[in-house]
Amino acid sequence: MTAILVNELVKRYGAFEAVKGVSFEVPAGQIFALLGRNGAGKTTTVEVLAGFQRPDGGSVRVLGLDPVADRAAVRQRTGVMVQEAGFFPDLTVAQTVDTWRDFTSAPRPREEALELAGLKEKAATRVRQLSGGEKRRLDLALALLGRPDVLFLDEPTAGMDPRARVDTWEVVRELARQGTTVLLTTHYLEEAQRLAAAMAIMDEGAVVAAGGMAETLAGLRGRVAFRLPAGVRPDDLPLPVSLDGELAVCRADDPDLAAQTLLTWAAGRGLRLAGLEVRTATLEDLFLDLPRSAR
Ligand SMILES: Nc1ncnc2c1ncn2[C@@H]1O[C@H](COP(=O)(O)OP(=O)(O)OP(=O)(O)O)[C@@H](O)[C@H]1O
Repeated sequence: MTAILVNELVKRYGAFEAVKGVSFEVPAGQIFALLGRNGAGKTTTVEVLAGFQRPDGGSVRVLGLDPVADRAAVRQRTGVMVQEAGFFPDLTVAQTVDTWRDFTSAPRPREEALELAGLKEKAATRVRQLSGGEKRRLDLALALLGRPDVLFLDEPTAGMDPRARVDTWEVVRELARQGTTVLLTTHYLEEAQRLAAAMAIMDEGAVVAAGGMAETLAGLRGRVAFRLPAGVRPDDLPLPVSLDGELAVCRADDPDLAAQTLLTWAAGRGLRLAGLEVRTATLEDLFLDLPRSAR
């Protein structure tokens, strides 16, 4: 079943077209990442899906429903973690969760929501005293309260330390295992790669690349990087490289083979390839393959 359907979505702010005919689908239970640089239109797309904004063209469906026309039904079955949620700074974390529970039908127990979001120790802390990352955890706890079928996470781990980020990934994975559909936006490519089964990259309001994560990565070239030995010019090397500062970078379908070729060449000349790094493709490479304007 398709949980989220975006079909030729257009959204304008005045004369400015922030989303220009975007389409993608997310099957139920999948984690889907929406990527792209600042201003690409990710948040706007999420806001339309969450029913906060009305489309100017095309259509969206969440669980088969129209988020504007069927607002109440969609709200009941979705959780939204937006950027900069408004909290009351003088309430404690526990009071904030309790306040939201009052507006949520069949909410999770407070302790469960705090436990899931890793905020149990902070229950008695006032919101104003939370760190940026802890506020994001509180956002997550609130988004989870109603046991949503669909969860929209807009930059869920922004400002979190690495430990909190990994913990949050585990929460999101567990929710997906339980059948929750998750649409997340993120600037952390590693986060998208580790979490999402599929993704779309947006730029200037349009989708510039999309697909299943595993298939996309499998189709990308890997990377061999090393410091160019003194006196060696890129043209001297047996494989084409580009320069990234003092690093020579070779992109190859089979990076192990490319590394072997380069090492054999270097050994034959008594040279060392210092700092040699060989790795299979990551999402970062997909971004590097995009036109420069879209990275
Ligand atoms: N309320 C608004 N009024 C006018 N323009 C807006 C409004 N909200 C967003 N925009 C513009 O629409 C474009 C898309 O913004 P959006 O927030 O959707 O991008 P984004 O991909 O989420 O970016 P970021 O990664 O910075 O969060 C931007 O150029 C932004 O300036």
